[in-house]
Amino acid sequence: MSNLLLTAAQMRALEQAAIDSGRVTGLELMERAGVGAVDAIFAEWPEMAAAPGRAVVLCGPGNNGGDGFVVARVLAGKGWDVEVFLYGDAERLPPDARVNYERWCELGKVLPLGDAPDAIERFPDLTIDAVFGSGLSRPLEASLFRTLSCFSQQFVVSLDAPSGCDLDSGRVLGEDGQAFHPALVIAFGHRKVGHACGDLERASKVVVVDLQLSREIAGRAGFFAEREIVHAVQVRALSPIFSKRNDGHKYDHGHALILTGGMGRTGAARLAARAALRIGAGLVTCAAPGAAMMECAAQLTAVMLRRYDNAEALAAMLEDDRINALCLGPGMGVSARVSALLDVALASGRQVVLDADALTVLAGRDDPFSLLHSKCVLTPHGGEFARLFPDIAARLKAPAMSGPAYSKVDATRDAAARAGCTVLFKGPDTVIADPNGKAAVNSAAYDRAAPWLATAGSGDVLAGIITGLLSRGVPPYHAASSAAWLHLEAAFAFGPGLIAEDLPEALPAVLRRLASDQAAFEAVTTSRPST
Ligand SMILES: NC(=O)C1=CN([C@@H]2O[C@H](COP(=O)(O)OP(=O)(O)OC[C@H]3O[C@@H](n4cnc5c(N)ncnc54)[C@H](OP(=O)(O)O)[C@@H]3O)[C@@H](O)[C@H]2O)[C@@H](O)CC1
Ligand SMILES: Nc1ncnc2c1ncn2[C@@H]1O[C@H](COP(=O)(O)OP(=O)(O)O)[C@@H](O)[C@H]1O
Ligand SMILES: [K+]
Repeated sequence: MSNLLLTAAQMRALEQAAIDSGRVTGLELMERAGVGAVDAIFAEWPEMAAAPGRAVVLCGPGNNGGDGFVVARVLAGKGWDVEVFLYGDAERLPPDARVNYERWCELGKVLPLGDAPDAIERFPDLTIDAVFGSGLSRPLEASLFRTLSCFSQQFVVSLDAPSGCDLDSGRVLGEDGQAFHPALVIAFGHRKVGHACGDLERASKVVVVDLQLSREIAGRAGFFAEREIVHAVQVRALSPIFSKRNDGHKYDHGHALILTGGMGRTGAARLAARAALRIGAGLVTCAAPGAAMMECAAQLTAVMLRRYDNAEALAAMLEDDRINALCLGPGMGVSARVSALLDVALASGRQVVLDADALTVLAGRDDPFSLLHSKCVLTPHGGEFARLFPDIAARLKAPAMSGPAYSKVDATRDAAARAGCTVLFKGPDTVIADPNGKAAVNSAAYDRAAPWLATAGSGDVLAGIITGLLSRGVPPYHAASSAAWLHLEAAFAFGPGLIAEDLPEALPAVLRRLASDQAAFEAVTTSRPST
């Protein structure tokens, strides 16, 4: 499956390109969507394929409604008892939807959507939400929302989007943004940005129906400008991150320096250091103030330890140019001393990860971004993001009243452009962006949900993984996005009950699996005859 996440406009452009090429008509695409949706439903619930039941199909005034009429016809053809309801006026349906409306009318009735709640008394086995998809332009009318909500205890399948949810942002349009939660969302052609981030109910699942448009992308290099593309993060087995040269020396894999807080506050930095080492940094040093040296010494083995008491000591340490990546923030506290350390770290021109307290210190400055440069990575959670970028956070938090709505991807892109460096905005939907608009989402939702990652210290581990990758020479945007993926995979490798200490220890299993995927890939490519 492609790891592109499209906007609604990009999806329309792809569909239009396919139609303009003459290879397919809009009507054929709608047929593929409807037939594919029924296949996807039966794949999800095989018992439905085995025994036809009762279905309610709720259709809207656009092409999403057209898909609904196709689904109704296909289900009826398989022996289902289908009731169809329409929101709006059949006379005003767009042409392809109108054709499918008429085809359905040869098989059954179409009643106004307001009558749909009565159908619940006939106990439908399946409800299809085909009211709005990518064309949602404004909030749902309250009565429409109430009607849809009546079905929320049933098996509801939403075509393309849960109606009311904006596919560019994953946000529910409206003042209160009340969501309606289907059991399954069937995305047509590609996952959209809104399937990976925003308010989408994490318990539902998204599956993709292939509309066979990949040739439209493959055949047109540069179909979308690079800065407009959003990817779902997917670390490939073949990434150079995961191998070390046979003849390499530890210094060939970089030296990461992690600054700790004072006595009793060194745990966060030690977690980050352990993660940096596990991800393959050749050397990792924790630098601690004098009062915290004993505490660190009692805890650290493979991670080295140096003392620093002030910004001058850090500057002296950085005369060693083998130290090529720094991490500041975890457990450091918010003080003038930390601010001075920040200045030294940023002035050194080294790769720097700024997390936690370092972000808060930065946010307190009159000009937070003046010293940042392209080798920096900022890793804010929601609170830190709002302190650093208050106007952007306010825009993201304000109710979304029209589509396409401002998304977490837009917000992270704007933040990265302002900061002039890579920004990783944490959460169940972690978004990574660079100053040129490159963006990716690492979504911990649906089959990748990992709520046990919301545990104290897991963000420190993430900062450590990024620092380790930077020290190994991975560029900032790729280090941040790969780290987000690895962090989540480590959570899966450990499973429930996870605490932050487990994450670095779970990384070897993730790397082993990637290495075996790589071996499998190489076996396939070397045995494939060249053409
Ligand atoms: N293109 C293709 O070839 C293919 C497309 N496919 C399918 O088409 C879907 C996109 O279709 P679409 O563009 O017609 O948009 P859709 O979501 O049906 O709604 C638009 C209508 O709703 C109206 N409306 C909007 N918000 C409203 C509100 N709150 N309350 C009331 N009305 C509201 C809006 O009115 P307007 O904003 O213009 O006033 C307009 O009339 C896509 O998701 C996929 O399912 C697949 O079949 C594959 C092939
Ligand atoms: N519900 C969730 N599902 C998946 N990941 C989550 C969830 N909540 C938080 N995370 C991830 O857990 C980490 C928490 O980091 P952070 O908020 O900085 O916590 P801490 O400072 O305690 O380490 C981030 O990587 C974030 O993306
Ligand atoms: K829908």
